[in-house]
Amino acid sequence: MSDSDQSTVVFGLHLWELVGIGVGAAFVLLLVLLSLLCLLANRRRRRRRAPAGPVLHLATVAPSAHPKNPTKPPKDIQEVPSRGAQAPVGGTAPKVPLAQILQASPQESIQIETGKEHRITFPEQPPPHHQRSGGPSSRGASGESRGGGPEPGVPEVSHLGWGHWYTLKELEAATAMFADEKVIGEGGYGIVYHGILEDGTQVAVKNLLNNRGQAEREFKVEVEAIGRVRHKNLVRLLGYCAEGNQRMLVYEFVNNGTLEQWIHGDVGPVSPLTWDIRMKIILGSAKGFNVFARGT
Ligand SMILES: Nc1ncnc2c1ncn2[C@@H]1O[C@H](COP(=O)(O)OP(=O)(O)OP(=O)(O)O)[C@@H](O)[C@H]1O
Repeated sequence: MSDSDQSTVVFGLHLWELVGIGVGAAFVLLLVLLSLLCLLANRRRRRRRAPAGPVLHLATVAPSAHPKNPTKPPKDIQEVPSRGAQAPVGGTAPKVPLAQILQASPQESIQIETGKEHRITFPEQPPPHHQRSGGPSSRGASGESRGGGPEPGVPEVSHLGWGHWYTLKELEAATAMFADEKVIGEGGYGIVYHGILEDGTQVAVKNLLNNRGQAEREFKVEVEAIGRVRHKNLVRLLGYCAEGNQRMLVYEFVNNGTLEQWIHGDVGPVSPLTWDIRMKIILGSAKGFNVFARGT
């Protein structure tokens, strides 16, 4: 009889049986440890990803969460700190440099590399009201400056200081106090109002909803990304309003109807959209998305 066949003192088991049980137990322990490690790593990764993730444009909000009255700010938008703010002329709240707003909650900030080459932007077409009027709004955001115009058709980008600061008062006046009759649409992130600025410029004012900090994120995404892109296929973001809890985006007003109306709307018995035109729309949209995705 060999040594391994002899029973040991432990439970009267053979040595080889004890070794087998030991190896098996060690293996199970190893598996448990590995799965615990994986679980921890996953959790850490998820926690790291969550705050910086860009906002998906698929979010839906219950109608009750749509505050049409901007004078009653939703609760969970962070107040813009007013450190170093200048008192606006005709405005209702101190102005804060845009970059400061964008950095107000660092854990949520979305960093987009602008690089060294980027320029301050200027309108290709007649300058918008704030550069003509010289009124209160012309003192808008920090970083706004003048210079050589862009080459036609070439998208341009700006520093984060880009943007024209509209006061809440200006936007209230433009939209008849955000009247229901001025509502032109509603997206996942806010209600869009038609507005006419003091100088007659038509604008679309998006009053961002505040749904668990969504307004803050949407504001950052739009101002940092869309605000610095110019392309004929992208609606232009003219500026923004950030007073207290309010976050609004001001776009050029586009009066061509929506693509959905053109494709599915009542356009008569024969659609004016030939396949040739449809192809051009598809290509134009793709080019716009491409510019937006590249951010250049
Ligand atoms: N610049 C604009 N000029 C004219 N109408 C606009 C303008 N911007 C938005 N609208 C109208 O407001 C509606 C809502 O726009 P909004 O950008 O909030 O949402 P969306 O693009 O439809 O979707 P999402 O919620 O994903 O952003 C649009 O469908 C359009 O009818």
